[in-house]
Amino acid sequence: MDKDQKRLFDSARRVVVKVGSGVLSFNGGINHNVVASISRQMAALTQGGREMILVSSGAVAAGVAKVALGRRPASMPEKQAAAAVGQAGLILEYELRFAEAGLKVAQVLLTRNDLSHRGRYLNARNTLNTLLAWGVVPIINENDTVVTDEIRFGDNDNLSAMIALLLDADLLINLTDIDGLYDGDPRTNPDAKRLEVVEKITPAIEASAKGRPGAMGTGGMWTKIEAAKKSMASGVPMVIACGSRPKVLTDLFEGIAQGTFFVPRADKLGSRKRWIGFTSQTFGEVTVDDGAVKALVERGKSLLPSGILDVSGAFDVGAAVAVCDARGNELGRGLTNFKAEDIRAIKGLKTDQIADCLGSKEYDEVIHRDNLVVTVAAP
Ligand SMILES: Nc1ncnc2c1ncn2[C@@H]1O[C@H](COP(=O)(O)OP(=O)(O)O)[C@@H](O)[C@H]1O
Ligand SMILES: N[C@@H](CCC(=O)OP(=O)(O)O)C(=O)O
Repeated sequence: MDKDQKRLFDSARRVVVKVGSGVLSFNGGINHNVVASISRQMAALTQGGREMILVSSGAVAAGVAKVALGRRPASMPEKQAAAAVGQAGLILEYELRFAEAGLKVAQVLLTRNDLSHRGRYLNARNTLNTLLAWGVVPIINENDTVVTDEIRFGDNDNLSAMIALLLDADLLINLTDIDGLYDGDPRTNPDAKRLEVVEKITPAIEASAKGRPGAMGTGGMWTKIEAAKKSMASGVPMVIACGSRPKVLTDLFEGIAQGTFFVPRADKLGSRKRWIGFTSQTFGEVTVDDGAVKALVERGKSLLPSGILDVSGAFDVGAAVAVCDARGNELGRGLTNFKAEDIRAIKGLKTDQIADCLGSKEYDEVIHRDNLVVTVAAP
C-alpha cells in the first residue's frame, strides 16, 4: 500500500464495512466462517479504538436456506418473506460472535424514506451516533420485509455509501466475493485484470461493471461503482476487497494492499451538501441549456431561469430536484427556490422579468449554488 493510502487507514477513526450476500452465503445457507471472521476482525478494530459500523446483506440468503427454497426467490413477496425469516438468524449469529469479544451489537433496519427526508435522516444519524458513543456496533440492513419500490434502496452498496456519508465516516470498505474491481467481468472475460487504484470513474470502468451480479447478489459491480461515485465525490475513500480472505480487514489496517482502492476528492463535501447530492429524494427534473451546463459545472454558479429549457414533476419550494442537460444526463441535484409551475412560467426569462411574470419575486436564482451539488466532473 502506498504512503497516502496507509496514512488514510492509520487516521481512519470511523469506518463503515459492507458485506455482500455472495460472500456471506455457502451451500445454500450462511457461511458461518465468514460471519465469524468478519465479526472477529470488526471486534478487534473496535477494541483498537475505531468506531466500526457494519452494513450486512444476507437476510434473503439466510431465509432461503431456512425455508429450503433452494435458490434466491424472484418474486417480491417471496424475497420479503425470506428476508423476514433470515434477518433474525443473521443478527443472532452476529450477536453471538461479537459477544465472544465482549461487544454488543444493534440491529438497524432502514428504508429509503428514513434517509431521503432531512428530518428522518438527522434522526437516524443521532441514533447511530448514540450507539457508537455507547460502544455498540450497529449492524444495518435494508428493511426488506416492508419496502415497496418507491421506498427501496434496492441494494446495500448504495445504502452503505449513504451511511458512510451520513456518519461522516473516514473510510468505506465493501467486502464481496471477488478481490476487487476488474477491467472486465471476470466470468465472461478470463483476461480481465484487477484495478489496484481508481482515481476517476471513467466510461470504460462503467462499461466493465455492467455484468450481472452473482447468484445471491444484487446489483453486481454496477452498484458498487455507484457507491464509489458517492463516496469519492464526498471525500470518503472506498475499498472493494474479498470478504472471505482471512484477515482482510485487519491486513488492510496493517498496510497490506489488496482489492481496489478508490481515491476520494481532496476536500470533504459538507454534510448538508452530501445529503442534497447523494441521499435526498428528487421530486422533479429541471433541464438546462449548454450555457447553464458550463456555468454550473465549470464555474460553480447558481442556476438562473434564463438557462432553463424545461421542467418536469410537481413540486413545491424547497424540494430536491435533479438538474439535467438537454441530452438527459444528470448533472447534479439541488433544492429549488420556486415551485414547479412557477419554474415552468419563468423558464428562459431574464432575472428582471421574474417579478412581472409571477407578480412578485423572492429570489433571482432557481437553485442557489449553496443548495446545489454538481455530481459530474468538469471536463
Ligand atoms: N468488472 C468486474 N469486476 C469484478 N467483478 C465483476 C465485474 N463485473 C461483474 N462482476 C461480478 O460481480 C460480482 C459481485 O457482485 P454481487 O454478486 O452483487 O456481490 P455482493 O453480494 O457482494 O454485493 C462478482 O462475483 C463478479 O462476478
Ligand atoms: N437486503 C438484502 C441484500 C441486498 C443486497 O444489496 O445484496 P448484496 O448485493 O449481496 O449486498 C438481504 O439482506 O438479503
